[in-house]
Amino acid sequence: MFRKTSIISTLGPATFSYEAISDLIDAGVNVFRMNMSHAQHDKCRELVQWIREISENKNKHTAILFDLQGPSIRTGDLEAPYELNTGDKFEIRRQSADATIPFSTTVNYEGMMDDVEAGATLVVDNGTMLMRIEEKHDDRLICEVLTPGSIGNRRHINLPGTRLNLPALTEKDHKDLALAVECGADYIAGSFVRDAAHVVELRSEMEKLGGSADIVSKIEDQEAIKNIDDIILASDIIMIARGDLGIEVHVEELPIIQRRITKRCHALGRRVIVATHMLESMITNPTPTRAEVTDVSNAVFEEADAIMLSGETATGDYPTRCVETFDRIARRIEQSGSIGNGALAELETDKQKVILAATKLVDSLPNAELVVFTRRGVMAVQAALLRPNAPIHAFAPDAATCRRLALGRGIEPYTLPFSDAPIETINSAVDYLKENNSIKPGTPLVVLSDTLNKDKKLDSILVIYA
Ligand SMILES: Nc1ncnc2c1ncn2[C@@H]1O[C@H](COP(=O)(O)OP(=O)(O)OP(=O)(O)O)[C@@H](O)[C@H]1O
Ligand SMILES: CC(=O)C(=O)O
Repeated sequence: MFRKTSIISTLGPATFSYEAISDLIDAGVNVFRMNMSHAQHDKCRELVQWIREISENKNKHTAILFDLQGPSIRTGDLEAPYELNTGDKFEIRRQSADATIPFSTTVNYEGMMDDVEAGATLVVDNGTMLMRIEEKHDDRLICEVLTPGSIGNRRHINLPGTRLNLPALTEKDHKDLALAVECGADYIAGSFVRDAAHVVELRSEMEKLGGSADIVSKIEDQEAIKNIDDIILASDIIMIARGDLGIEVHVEELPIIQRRITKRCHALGRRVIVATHMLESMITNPTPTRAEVTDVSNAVFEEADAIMLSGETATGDYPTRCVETFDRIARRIEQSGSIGNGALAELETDKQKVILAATKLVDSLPNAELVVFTRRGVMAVQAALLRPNAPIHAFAPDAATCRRLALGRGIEPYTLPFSDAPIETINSAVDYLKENNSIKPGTPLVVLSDTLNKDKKLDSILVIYA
């Protein structure tokens, strides 16, 4: 049986090769993430071409997620990292200003000096260093280092509780969005999404450029949590981006927030990704800590659609082992049962209720599997959101739809041309599954389809035996 939980892997210098990408796909990656805070455009074009080519050769539907930087503050590039000690002075300056002290870097947000106050605490690099703003000038801030650490290129700065006056989509985001559309991105993620309007703006800008990717909203601060239902409803997928979220809220709130957001996504019918620090120690170690294994297990038990690797595969020493570790944990936990959030789904339409009936039927027949025919992917996603125990084999006429199903719990997507005679399509699908050893002959199959009548779509449920 295939693994239900999808695996997302961030590409970075550790995995910028044809072989590395091929190994990651073999190990089980379903979606590759380009982190636009770091990625160069030409590099992205090359990687996308490699991913498409390798996936086609392997007959896999590996998808691509472009993660926009969003309204976040990053330090500039340095010739070499600074090693900072407690009490050192650190300068953060506008691009146009010259350094006035030895430890100095530029910042990507010119308005930062206007938004902050002296005395405020800066959290640098996902919480690894703390600094206090001592002096505020028009073009620079002088900070005192409160905890020692190393600071490299494009480190992220958080100002917990400070409302930044950055727009939802920055100039850089617009350029990166155009690249994502040019590359045929399957998913586009907005960072620091604060409200539904942000999601609507991102989707409409993407559509103006001709894109049709699924929109992922990254939940990273308190304002997003306040507006969570509206954001979920405006999005296709939610990412619980625990790196920033864990700084913007008290860290002990994080597991509660994760559970709450996962439940709301299940109730409102949207997919959900749990991200960041899942196997952090494997950046330098070949095995995970017991706590990390438990964290990954928890996300799988909570029925996340996908779990994500960031630094582990972007800069880590053991990228493929990390994916193998995710794969092993996910498969084991999926066998042992899960939270049962499918029951929370709030269903409104007749179509949703037909899908519910199919998921209940398939789980009531011993060893049965679900086969879904879906043109745009909606039917398969809705079936997955009801979290049946049975695997979902989803057939779609085009590869782009299949890639948008790469991120959905329990879905295995396949391309298949749909014939005018629906029964022929069903027979071809069953033959394909048998030929590929995806199902055993005789397996009961619950077939969910809306293709039964050419002129008029009828939602139907059939039971057949492979
Ligand atoms: N495309 C890339 N090119 C160069 N370096 C990269 C690239 N992607 C990631 N990295 C490096 O890998 C590190 C870890 O990747 P990750 O996606 O977790 O970024 P992050 O900056 O730590 O976090 P985030 O952007 O999610 O807040 C980055 O800090 C960066 O140094
Ligand atoms: C993924 C990400 O951006 C975060 O966890 O903050």
